[in-house]
Amino acid sequence: MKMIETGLAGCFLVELIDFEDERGCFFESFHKKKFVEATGLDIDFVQDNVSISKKGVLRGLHYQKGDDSQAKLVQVIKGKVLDVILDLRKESETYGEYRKYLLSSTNKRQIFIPKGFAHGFVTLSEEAIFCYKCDSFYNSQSESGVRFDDSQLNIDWEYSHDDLIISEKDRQLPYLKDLFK
Ligand SMILES: Cc1cn([C@H]2C[C@H](O)[C@@H](COP(=O)(O)OP(=O)(O)O[C@H]3O[C@@H](C)C(=O)[C@@H](O)[C@H]3O)O2)c(=O)[nH]c1=O
Repeated sequence: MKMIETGLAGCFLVELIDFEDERGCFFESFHKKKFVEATGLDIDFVQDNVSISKKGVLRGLHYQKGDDSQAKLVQVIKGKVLDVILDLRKESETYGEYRKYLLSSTNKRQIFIPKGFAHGFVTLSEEAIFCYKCDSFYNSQSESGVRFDDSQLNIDWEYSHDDLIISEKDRQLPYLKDLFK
């Protein structure tokens, strides 16, 4: 397991060791002891989620507020997505900065996203199976997020906005400038 800095404190790209043979491959998607040793974080994941998305589906940018804030370890096990993480930690030197990474079943990269970040992705392949662990339970009352098309962020999602498939809930998310008003 290799941890690659993202330039956003506490947020890492994780490269896994992949064992390939004539049958296919094997990799450990999470090993708590190795993860704690590599990151120094004693993380306690409590919920695993899977979403399956068609090409052009954008989910995000999401986070949970307050005590329900979630750290996440995200990964694609089928297909390819463009993943975006946005630093919303008010005290952070990189507040309002985002990073984009390609995650795919081929590169098997994971992103560890600490609490205080918003997260989203768009599906680039015909279908993507997205799996992630969270260290806090889902609470619909605590859901929040930032608009995918926030002009202050100006994220290039690699699609024309008209071609994206987005939930009505995500279309109603606030802009970054209005988030903490
Ligand atoms: C996230 C979540 C949703 N749900 C339900 C609520 C709703 O009826 C249905 C679909 O929910 P959503 O539209 O919020 O699903 P989705 O847009 O996939 O939400 C996810 O997006 C990515 C980008 C994240 O980072 C995740 O943390 C999560 O917010 O599933 C749960 O029961 N548990 C959960 O943990």
